[in-house]
Amino acid sequence: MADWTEKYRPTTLSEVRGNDTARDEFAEWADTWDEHREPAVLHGSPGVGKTSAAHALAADKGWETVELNASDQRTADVIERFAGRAAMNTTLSGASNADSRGERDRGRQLVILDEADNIHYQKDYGGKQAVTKLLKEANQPVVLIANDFYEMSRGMRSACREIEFRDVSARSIVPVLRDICRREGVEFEARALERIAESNDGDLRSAVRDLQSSVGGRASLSLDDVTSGGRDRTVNIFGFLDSVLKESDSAEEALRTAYDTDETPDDLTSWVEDKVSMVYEGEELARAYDHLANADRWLGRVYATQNYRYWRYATDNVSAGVAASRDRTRGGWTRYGGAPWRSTKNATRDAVTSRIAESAGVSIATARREVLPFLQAMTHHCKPRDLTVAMTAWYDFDTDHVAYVTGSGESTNKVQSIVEEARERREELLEAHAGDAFAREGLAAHAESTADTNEGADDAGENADTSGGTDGTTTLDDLAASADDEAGDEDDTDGDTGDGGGRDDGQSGLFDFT
Ligand SMILES: Nc1ncnc2c1ncn2[C@@H]1O[C@H](COP(=O)(O)OP(=O)(O)OP(=O)(O)O)[C@@H](O)[C@H]1O
Repeated sequence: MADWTEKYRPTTLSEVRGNDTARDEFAEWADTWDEHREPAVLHGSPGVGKTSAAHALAADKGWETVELNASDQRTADVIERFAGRAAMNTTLSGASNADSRGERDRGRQLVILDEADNIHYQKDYGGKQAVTKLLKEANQPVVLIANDFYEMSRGMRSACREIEFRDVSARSIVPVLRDICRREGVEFEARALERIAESNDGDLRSAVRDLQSSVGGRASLSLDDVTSGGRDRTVNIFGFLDSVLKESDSAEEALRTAYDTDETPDDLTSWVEDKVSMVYEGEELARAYDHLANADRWLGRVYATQNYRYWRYATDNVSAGVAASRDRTRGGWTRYGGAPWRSTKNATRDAVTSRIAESAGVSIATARREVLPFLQAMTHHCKPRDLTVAMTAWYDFDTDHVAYVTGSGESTNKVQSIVEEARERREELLEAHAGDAFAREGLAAHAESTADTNEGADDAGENADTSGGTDGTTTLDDLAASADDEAGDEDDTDGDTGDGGGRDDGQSGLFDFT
């Protein structure tokens, strides 16, 4: 059974419901684009049709689309590439734009930049500058999509034509649900559709999801199916996390809570994956990750086969499986932070992931999904301490970053002393690797400015390289080895003397920790 939100995604602007004014403004923007050449920003709550409108408009106009996700890409490079191509007036298939007015729309590209409200956190990658350049120079229509207009930089806001998508009212949701039922051949009680529309007031996507789960593969839908068989949507995501990670007395209870949330199994998996290490420890964490890996496999099967029945196995794993991995119930309040994919809600995590990404040479998304969880598991509550110091020094983390990764309190002496020790370690290593490169200006001043600009240990290595041909690249090995030395270990720390020999000329990876 296909996902109805995808199956019934509007394919033409006229099918975008409940936002007639925004829709007309958007169409007018596109029709007159050649005269004004402004980018547009579509902003509004999740699930109100912004992304659908952008694609539908492109389809109506016969334009190709180029979609970029601002929070997931090495934005500067990617945007540069697309902006450059757009500026050359070439299409994805390489054909030139036709000059004559009638032919003009053929070969045009609509550049869709999703999550535009996340861009300004990517300062390290020059993402913001790249976007501003794109907005000013692109010779093709550009549409930015954002949930929160005011999270975008002022420069970006003023460069764009603003088009606001409002929450879709229950009154506008009902006809969409009715259409879907008709196309699916599902008999329905009008009251059932109204109930779904009311309980999802504002969010058309979640109404469509609710409809699909209430119908549950049957040929008819009654009010009873919605109120009893269907989800009552009383559980928000934090209630679900509390139930699974802390409170439920049985796997079955956790599973029931999963059915009562308004999230897909993909989203539930992302949430649990992101938050589990804030609550679980040791063996229970390892068991939970096994279930998350299973959930991920089932999600993979859903996408490979388009068989949405597999969703339920993902849900079993992420709720009942993770809950059953727990040794005990827990009380108290947990600061879970924001959604895993909406990094605007967590500036600390953005800073942490962008430092990891920069240092490891990977994308923000990889840093977030594949590196951060390991760091969190390995340095949980700052144990082992040496490793936590080494990590802090390597990524040049501040106290809030260490507290975020380890789950320890930011103001605790433990975290503060780790950050201090890491700072000393960085300075020692910078000195050891720099040779006399900074003799003129004074090493301390350089070390401070390096730390200030968040350039990371790589830069110290590069500077040392240019100074005298020594390979002074600092690796996590050095940092960890130094930490070991301090703890009384006599191991040789080859490579941190700046004498050009040794093993530290490669990129370091996670294995350097061990
Ligand atoms: N106005 C609408 N008219 C018709 N269908 C809609 C509308 N809004 C949302 N939908 C349904 O919800 C799904 C998701 O909508 P879409 O991705 O366009 O929302 P969005 O506003 O871009 O959300 P987000 O900010 O989370 O990306 C669509 O595929 C469609 O099934």
